[in-house]
Amino acid sequence: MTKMLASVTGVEEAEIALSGQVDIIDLKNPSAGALGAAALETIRATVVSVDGRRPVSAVAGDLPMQPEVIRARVEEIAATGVDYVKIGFFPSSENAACAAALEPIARRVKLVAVLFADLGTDFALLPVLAGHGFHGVMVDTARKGGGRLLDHMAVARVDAFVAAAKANGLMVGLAGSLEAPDVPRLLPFAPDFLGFRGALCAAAGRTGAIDADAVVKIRALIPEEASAARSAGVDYRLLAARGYAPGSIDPTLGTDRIFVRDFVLPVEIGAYSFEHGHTQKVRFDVSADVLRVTERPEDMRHVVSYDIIMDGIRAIVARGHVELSETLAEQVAALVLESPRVVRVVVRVEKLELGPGGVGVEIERKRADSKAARKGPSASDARPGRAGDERKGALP
Ligand SMILES: O=C[C@H](O)COP(=O)(O)O
Repeated sequence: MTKMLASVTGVEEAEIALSGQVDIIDLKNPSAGALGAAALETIRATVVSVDGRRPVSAVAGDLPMQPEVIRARVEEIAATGVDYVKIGFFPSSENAACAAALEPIARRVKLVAVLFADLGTDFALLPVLAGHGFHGVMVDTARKGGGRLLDHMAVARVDAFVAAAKANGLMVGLAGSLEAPDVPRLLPFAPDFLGFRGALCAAAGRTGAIDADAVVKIRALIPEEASAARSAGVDYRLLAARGYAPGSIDPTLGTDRIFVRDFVLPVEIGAYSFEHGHTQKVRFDVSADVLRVTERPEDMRHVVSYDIIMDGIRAIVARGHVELSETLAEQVAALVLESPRVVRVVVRVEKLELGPGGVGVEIERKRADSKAARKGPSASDARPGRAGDERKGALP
């Protein structure tokens, strides 16, 4: 299950976050920078006021990477009674020493290291953190206003980061000026939580006050059904991608067609030996017929995002060499059909460097039973490979 973390300034904003069903209350002073710490008395008062209704975390502040300075500060924050302390790990040769200095505290309180996408994320730190008893790790952005997480970290790297953190037994979170359209893009990677501040504030931005409506809107984008899916042992990624399918869809609404056109990427592809060991340009054109859920689409809950198609293609391509255009086209079609609202997809894969013009393949795949999609997701629909099996019976 992916949880929602909201950074708040104190008791008042914590109550707004609680009313909006936020999962983790995170104390921070946004006016003091990306990791500005709230005052100790504010943290204490919020812990008392939240009173166990949700876990509470607090950031340690924008600290120099000096083991003794960080240890002393984290000790103070841990003493406030928070469940988690978030500690910024800015690039430094002292990172391992700082993690080691915190090991005694990690036995008493859950420590979460914060890495920064815009400063460079060092995957080698993950086993070090795990070895010193850290509970989790997250990636955020240090320069607020300087771009969103995905501006600094390619989706394939986000995927790898989440996987590496989990492989080290660490809880993993993603944050960094996330906006509503980022949510469906990041959920398929199955992070343990997504963190927000700016997107929860009204027009004033992240240093303004949290807005109750904005909290509710973001909360609605993070499906709570995923908890049941994970405990049932099904493929979480599929259900997460399906989070935008409501329980029932009015069949009279019909379908819309979303598309990605002229999406060109360098791809390691080809069956000839001269095509191995390097990339060539490949153009992807994808269109998908998507069941409509409302006559008045207003927010991300009502759409299947074309970002998911582009992110998925990037992730597939990042896996390495593919022999055939047909294989690539099938993989992309399968990915798009993971969304239960997609009833038909057309994928064209075109190699651009082999001839005077493009060469490639276009395939059309349909969901075998579009009525199943209209009923919404179920655990049995989400078994890995199931979508592909269904499609085999549906080839035109
Ligand atoms: O821990 C999460 C951060 O507070 C996210 O803040 P932001 O959404 O303004 O980047």
